[in-house]
Amino acid sequence: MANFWTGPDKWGDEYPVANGPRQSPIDIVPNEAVYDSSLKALKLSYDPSNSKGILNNGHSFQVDFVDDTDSSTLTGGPISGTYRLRQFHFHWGASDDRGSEHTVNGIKFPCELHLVHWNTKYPSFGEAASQPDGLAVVGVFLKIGAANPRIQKVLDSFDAIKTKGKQTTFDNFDPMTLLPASLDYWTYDGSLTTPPLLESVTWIVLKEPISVNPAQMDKFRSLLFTGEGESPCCMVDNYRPPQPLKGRQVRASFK
Ligand SMILES: NS(=O)(=O)/N=C1/NCCS1
Ligand SMILES: [Zn+2]
Repeated sequence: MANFWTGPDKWGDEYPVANGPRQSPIDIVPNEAVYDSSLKALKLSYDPSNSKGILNNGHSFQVDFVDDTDSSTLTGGPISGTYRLRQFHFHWGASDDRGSEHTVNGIKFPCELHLVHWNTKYPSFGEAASQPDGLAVVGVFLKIGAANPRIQKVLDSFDAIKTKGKQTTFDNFDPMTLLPASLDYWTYDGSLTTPPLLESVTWIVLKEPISVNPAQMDKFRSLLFTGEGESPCCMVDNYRPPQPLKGRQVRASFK
């Protein structure tokens, strides 16, 4: 069965919002971003004991978190109130020349991490996902460089979740360890980058990438879109390309 990544151009047939006014990702042009001195510093406070499991969902893999209390939250930055961490996942390419969803001056990174948070002014993630201020996703670029020991625990779980639908426990992981030294960011109003493409995301894209080495990047490509017993299809190129800005402003938290 062709995975849904074979057709981002066709998503508009089933999800008309695909051609909406605040779609993601976008190409970030730093020289056109507006420095906003009123933007606060990001405050990320995660409890490692909230990590639950890791799942191959057939289009990426995600690490899910317990989100029934305010023990793993995002506050500050461009948002008001408290957003709870729900999950994190990645997007990557078949080769190192592509894979990220956001681009910078048209440059693609080999991979992009998304930390997904939902606004606790709403009763649940599902309800928040349908609201214009419902979600906040922190995006982190991955570049090829030195090996990253902090991502290794994620990669080491891949043998247990190779095929679609497989999951395994993933205890005591602190996603803070995946973040770069600087929390400088760009921010804009956007959407989910996967169907249903809901226009409910405040995007917070960090300027500084983290690194992985080539062998670690290749490990991502060892996952499969397909389920056990199906003819195998490597999980690669699971990224949506940049979408029209449609007049939106991108703000920068830094000069
Ligand atoms: N890539 S993304 O983070 O915009 N997409 C998502 N779909 C469901 C939760 S997050
Ligand atoms: Zn994503």
